[in-house]
Amino acid sequence: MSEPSFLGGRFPPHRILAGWLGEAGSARLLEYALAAEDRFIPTRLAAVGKGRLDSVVRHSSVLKDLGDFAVPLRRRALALQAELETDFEMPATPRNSTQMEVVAHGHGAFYRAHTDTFTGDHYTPGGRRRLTMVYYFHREPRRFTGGRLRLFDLAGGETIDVEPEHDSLLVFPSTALHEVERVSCFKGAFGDGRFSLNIWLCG
Ligand SMILES: O=C(O)CCC(=O)C(=O)O
Ligand SMILES: [Fe+2]
Repeated sequence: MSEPSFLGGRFPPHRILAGWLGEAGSARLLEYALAAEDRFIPTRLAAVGKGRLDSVVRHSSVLKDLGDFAVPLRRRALALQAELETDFEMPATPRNSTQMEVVAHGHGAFYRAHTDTFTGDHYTPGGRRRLTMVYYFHREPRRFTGGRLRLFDLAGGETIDVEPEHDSLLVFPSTALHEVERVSCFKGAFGDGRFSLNIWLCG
């Protein structure tokens, strides 16, 4: 595992694991996501304006069905739990429920500053989120710009910007404030977007 990248306690603890699934694994997951294009649904959370559904918090699309990937991915994520809890100085918890989803950020997509412990999200049935894992994958060469994950410092002023590098896993406590910078993928096809797999370890 890489050295801690958080600075003197100013930022929430976080880790970046490059090459988490490897070339073949990342290609298979991308292929699965692209083939499921029709099953992605909007992640819109808020209605504004004259009855028009518009996103003010989150704009992207999501696939909750991980198919045959669900079991092995869950196992891989849980295998990291104990080490991460130690590194992040979080209390150890028994292995518990996980939540997983694949998210596509196409042109104009974003997710404003939030924490993942927000329970108003209708995608969060019970289970307190403790660790957030985001695995990034996309076509190479990358066909979008933007889409960095911005992690705020504990005072909410400064940020660390994490590039969504293909085949990398970012982990941080679910209580950390973060946002996804707006993605530009002008005239890009669905498959040219920024794909991510969210895994939440709950307890
Ligand atoms: O895609 C990312 O980098 C993070 C997504 C996120 O914050 C979320 O889905 O809660
Ligand atoms: Fe989040």
